[in-house]
Amino acid sequence: MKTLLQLENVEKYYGSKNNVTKALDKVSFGVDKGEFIAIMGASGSGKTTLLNCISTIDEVSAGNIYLDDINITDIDEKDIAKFRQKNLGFIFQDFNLLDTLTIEENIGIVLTINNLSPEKVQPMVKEIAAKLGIEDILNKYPYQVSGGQKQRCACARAVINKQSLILADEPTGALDSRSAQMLLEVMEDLNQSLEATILMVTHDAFSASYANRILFLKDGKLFNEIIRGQKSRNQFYHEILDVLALLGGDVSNA
Ligand SMILES: Nc1ncnc2c1ncn2[C@@H]1O[C@H](COP(=O)(O)OP(=O)(O)OP(=O)(O)O)[C@@H](O)[C@H]1O
Repeated sequence: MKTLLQLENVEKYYGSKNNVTKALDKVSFGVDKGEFIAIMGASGSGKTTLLNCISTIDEVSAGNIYLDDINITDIDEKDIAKFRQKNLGFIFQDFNLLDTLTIEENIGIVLTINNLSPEKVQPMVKEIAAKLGIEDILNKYPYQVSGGQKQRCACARAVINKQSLILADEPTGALDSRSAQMLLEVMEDLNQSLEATILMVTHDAFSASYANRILFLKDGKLFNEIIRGQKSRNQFYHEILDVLALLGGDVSNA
């Protein structure tokens, strides 16, 4: 499998000389195209910092991050927004849909802001909406649809431009357990049927059990890695709980 994302000795420091926090400490790992990876670790272990560095929202202090062989730590400030739109899809906890746009417009926004004509955008939106079972609500506004439908809209938006990497930060954090399971099933489907590569930060062992591989961070360092392989999701879930027990800290076992 081709390596899509490669981190080499990534370091991130916050603060200045007398008050430095080392949020990431020589973190190195690779992600193959088509993998579904979860990042776990206690509060303050560096998960969000890692995601922010990969998503170019934050700059690394040292080290390199390659996406499809492009060193994203070298991208010029003026080209960053374009890079994100083209290559990265985001699924946030609160979905970040724009209230004044319809579901159809929300899904197609990345294409529209890149000046793709409505004639081209519409069939692309319809295709992904049909795949996610939300083709009936395309003319509605976010306030007119259910939480589950909003999730699907956010997922559709994250993959419509065939973005090479989907980044999800605690996507199930604000959901009840039924909605969380539905979202995870959609993400699993995007991973399996569209071969979307997903990197998801989560506190939650149940959510993480949907991934193929889990990286555990402790104090900004990679602590451990486990692979699902042929294990059932339930077996994997229990393996995750074992690692979390070893890790200690305040990682939730919800
Ligand atoms: N902007 C910042 N300025 C200073 N320190 C920061 C900043 N952002 C994060 N940190 C520190 O960096 C470390 C890693 O934080 P980070 O938010 O990445 O952890 P996390 O694993 O995502 O935590 P949580 O699960 O609570 O969201 C922590 O010690 C945190 O206090």
